[in-house]
Amino acid sequence: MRVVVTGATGRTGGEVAREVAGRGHELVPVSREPAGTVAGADLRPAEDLPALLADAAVLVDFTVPVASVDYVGHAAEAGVPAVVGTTGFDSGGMSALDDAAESVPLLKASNFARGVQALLNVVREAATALPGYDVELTETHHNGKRDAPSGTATTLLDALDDAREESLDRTHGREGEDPREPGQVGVHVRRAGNVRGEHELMFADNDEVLTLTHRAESRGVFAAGAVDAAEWLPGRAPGRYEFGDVIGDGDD
Ligand SMILES: NC(=O)C1=CN([C@@H]2O[C@H](COP(=O)(O)OP(=O)(O)OC[C@H]3O[C@@H](n4cnc5c(N)ncnc54)[C@H](OP(=O)(O)O)[C@@H]3O)[C@@H](O)[C@H]2O)C=CC1
Ligand SMILES: O=C(O)C1=N[C@H](C(=O)O)C[C@H](O)C1
Repeated sequence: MRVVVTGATGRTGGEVAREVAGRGHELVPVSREPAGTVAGADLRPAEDLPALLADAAVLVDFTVPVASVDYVGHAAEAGVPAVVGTTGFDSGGMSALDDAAESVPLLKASNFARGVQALLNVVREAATALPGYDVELTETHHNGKRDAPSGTATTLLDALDDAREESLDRTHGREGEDPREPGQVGVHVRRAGNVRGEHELMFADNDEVLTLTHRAESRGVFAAGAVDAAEWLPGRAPGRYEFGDVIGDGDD
């Protein structure tokens, strides 16, 4: 099938492009400044996206929110399903994705690693089994990451809130006279080197500590999940989908 990849010159989009080509699909890699090839396919200009989408089975986007909203809008106009891996959307960006999902199937996931789907389930279970335990989340990513906290961190915190049936106060770091208050969840962000992505949740109380950690060791894990989603999505009804729908599990 013909797969259009936006952000194909990027760290993750490049990996997705290689996965698409490696599975024998027709790859159409897109860039704002097309020069050269990705995974053996010529880069195509982003301004030509409407035409490039004409015969496409699916769009896969790993870019930045402003570009993603634009690219997904073109996919919706062309009637092409969209897989969105981009993170960091504000509420306006999220509603633009909702608008697009009225006319095409749209699957957005903050993390396409299967281990993160399992982690989400375990976090829900721990949150329920350990009511009142303090929770702190730490995420670590490479020094080129733009958004903070990560999309995955936000998804994990949402799962925690759902399981606890309360909206914990997300406290981003601490400084000075700043003791922990009831109802807080600490959120800590590290950016260093080329760390692919690590998320740790710590539950602590009652003289005990439980830590749950997921670490991606290559971007191939995100690419494989995103292309699994791209193969699953065409032919579905318009609407929003999650990666859990692809692997028959949980949510985003
Ligand atoms: N859901 C998941 O599993 C994962 C999600 N991500 C998310 O994917 C996104 C991309 O991450 P990453 O690959 O590291 O990013 P990169 O910076 O490496 O790549 C982003 C690409 O976006 C394109 N782009 C289009 N418009 C813009 C713009 N206005 N400003 C900057 N770049 C633009 C660029 O391509 P060009 O200039 O050629 O157009 C660039 O190559 C992030 O939101 C990240 O959080 C990352 C890994 C896994
Ligand atoms: O930017 C990244 O690299 C990653 N972004 C995603 C996020 O924001 O959660 C997923 C993964 O952790 C890698």
